[in-house]
Parts: sequence; structure tokens; C-alpha cells
Amino acid sequence: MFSHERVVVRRGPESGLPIIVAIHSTARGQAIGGCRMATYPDWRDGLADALRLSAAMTTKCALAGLPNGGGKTVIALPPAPAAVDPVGPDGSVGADGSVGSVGPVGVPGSVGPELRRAALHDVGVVIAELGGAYATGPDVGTGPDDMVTIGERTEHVFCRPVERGGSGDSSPATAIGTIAALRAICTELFGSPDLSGHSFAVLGLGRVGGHVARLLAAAGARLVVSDIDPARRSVATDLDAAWTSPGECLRADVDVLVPAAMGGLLTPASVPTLHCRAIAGPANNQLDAPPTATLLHDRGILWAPDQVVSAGGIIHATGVELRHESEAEALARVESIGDTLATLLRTATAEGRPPAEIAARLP
Ligand SMILES: NC(=O)c1ccc[n+]([C@@H]2O[C@H](COP(=O)([O-])OP(=O)(O)OC[C@H]3O[C@@H](n4cnc5c(N)ncnc54)[C@H](O)[C@@H]3O)[C@@H](O)[C@H]2O)c1
Repeated sequence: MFSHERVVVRRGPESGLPIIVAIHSTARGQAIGGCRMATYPDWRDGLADALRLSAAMTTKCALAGLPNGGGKTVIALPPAPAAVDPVGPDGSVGADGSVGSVGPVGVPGSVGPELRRAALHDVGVVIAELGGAYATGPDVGTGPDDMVTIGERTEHVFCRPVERGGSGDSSPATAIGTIAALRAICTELFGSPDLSGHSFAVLGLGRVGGHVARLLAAAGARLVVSDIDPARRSVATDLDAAWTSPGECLRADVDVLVPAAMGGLLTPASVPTLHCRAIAGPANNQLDAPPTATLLHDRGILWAPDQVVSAGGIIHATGVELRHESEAEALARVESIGDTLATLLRTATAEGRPPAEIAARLP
């Protein structure tokens, strides 16, 4: 069922690239959601990603108690290198195609600065035309500096660098929220929020996954880590973590799998191959489709809905920039992700149902 309020799809006049802005809902307030710049086999795959991600943002905002709805922007880069600078080692799907089968095929290693600027201006113009119905921030493939560029065309943008009046990179807050969720998972599995001595497989060592891995290592956790980009192996070395391929990381025999790369990794094909006891991570849209939550439940694998786990960045950014909370207030709200998830897990256990089913009927 098509449930979006408004979707703009446009060939960007400055960049010539497909610019997609999807507003799923403004029922609770202004729609918010990041700007993703990624390569897709076809621009329609970018549209599908924007539709899915913006709907998930509506749920994420509602579960986090934010007065906002869901939206998303996608700049769909073509897979052919014609329009982009040479794609880096992280710009293609891994040899193991089972990881991240939904959504973009990769994140551009580098996009030429002129094209990048033009595409971000195109995004800013669309958002300005929407008149405040939607505001954007960073997502995969974009960061705080890119928000400055979008901000040259619209005021409805957050997470600019701190020195430019924004709240900066959202990934540290997303990582803090993820750790709060992992403590709730450990409480459910082991009766204590202590992370030390338990094993975690972190799949994706980018901005969020790298932070999460460091925080887990600092808390005394045992780590298996992976990334499609071999350059991230240095993180494993620094943290004394075991480095594996993405496929092995997905199937690692650990207490908790922490998806921190692309979505769509949990599918009817991948679920039977898993060896973890629980899954909780920041990657958006981890399930290929909602019924996969039931497959995980039937296998006895506890899956924490990503809309709850990954909300730290948006809670922090909107708290500081839109609701003018102090840093301490915003971080306290981020930490409350642990309580939200704990309540969800308790209800799910009491009813013998998947946590995703409980999340879908809240609030
Ligand atoms: N940044 C945030 O604040 C934030 C907030 C909410 C959700 N998320 C979600 O968390 C995930 C990670 O975001 P990020 O900001 O760290 O992005 P990022 O681009 O910094 O990191 C992603 C990492 O995943 C790796 N990767 C990509 N495809 C892979 C694959 N198939 N197998 C293994 N590794 C792969 C990349 O090489 C990269 O190192 C995304 O799903 C994003 O939507 C991020």
C-alpha cells in the first residue's frame, strides 16, 4: 500500500542526477530523515530505498517519542563510473552477496567535488520548495560538511558542523544509543547490562560501527569485526578484534550480531545460517521484509528492531537543534533508548511474540 504523503523525484538541474525526496508522514510534526548518496543499479532502486527508509523514519520518530514524522532523501548515483570519480574499495558489493541485499549497491568512495556540490544544491532546492514540511541531515554517503552545502539552498537542514551552528556528526550519538540498546539486550540474555566478557560481531566499521566497536572494546567485550573496505582492518588491529569476511561476520558464533553497514541482510536465506543469540545494531532496515522478524523469532534469535536501536543520532540532533535541549539533556534522551528497548523486550517475552510485532503497534 502506498502510504507516503509526498514524493519528489527530479533530475537535478545542476547535477543531472536523480534526486529523490520522500515524505512519509507529517502527522506528528515536521518530517525528518537523512540524505543518502549511494550507487544504485537503477534510480528506481534509489526510489524504493527512499520510500522504505522514510516509512521507517516515521516509526523511528514515534518510538523515540519525537514530535516528528519520517522522510528521506536519496541521491541515486549510477553504477557506471562515468558520472563519478573512481569508486573506492567500499563502492561495490562484497564477494559474499548475502550481506546487504536490499538497497544501494555501494557507497561512493569519492564523488567529484563539483558533482557533489551540484547534487547537494539540487537537494537543497527541493527541500526549500517543500516549505518546512521536511528537514534533512547526514546519512550514508554524506556528512556534516555536506549539510552546509545543502544549507546554501534551504534552512531546513540539521547536523551541520558545530562551528557552523549545527550539532555536528550524528554518528557518536547513534553509537551511544546502540550501546544502550546492547546493554538492554545483555540484561535480557544474561540478567545484567554488563557488556564485558560477552561476544559481539560488528558488521561494518564506518562512522557508527567504528564507534560502537571502540565502545564495546573499552567495556571489555570480545569482538569479531568486518567491513567490505579492507582499509578498516586497522580498526580490528587497534582493538585487538578478530577480522573476518562480511559473510563470516554475519554467521559468527557470538552472543550478539551488530549490523552496522547496509540494510537487507536478514532474509529467509540468511536467517537459517545465523549462529548468534541476538541481533541489535544501527543499520537501517535490516529485514528484507517484515515477516523475516517471525523467522528470527522462530529460530530463538532475539532481534531488536533497528528503528529503536538506531535512533540516537536523530534524538540528539533534533534535541539540540530543533528543541534547544542542553547536551546533557539530549544525551540522557539518547541513553533512554535502553529503557525503550527493555520495555519492548519485556512485553515481547511476556506475550511470546517477536519484538518487531510489539514495536509495530507502539505508540
Ligand atoms: N550515521 C548515523 O548517525 C546513523 C544513524 C542511524 C542509522 N544509521 C545507519 O547505520 C549504518 C551505518 O551508517 P554509517 O553512518 O556508519 O555509514 P558509513 O558509510 O560511515 O559506514 C558504513 C560502513 O559499512 C561498510 N559496508 C558497506 N557495505 C558493506 C557490506 N556489504 N558488508 C560489510 N561492510 C559494508 C562500508 O565500507 C562502511 O565502512 C547505515 O545503515 C545507516 O543508515 C546511521
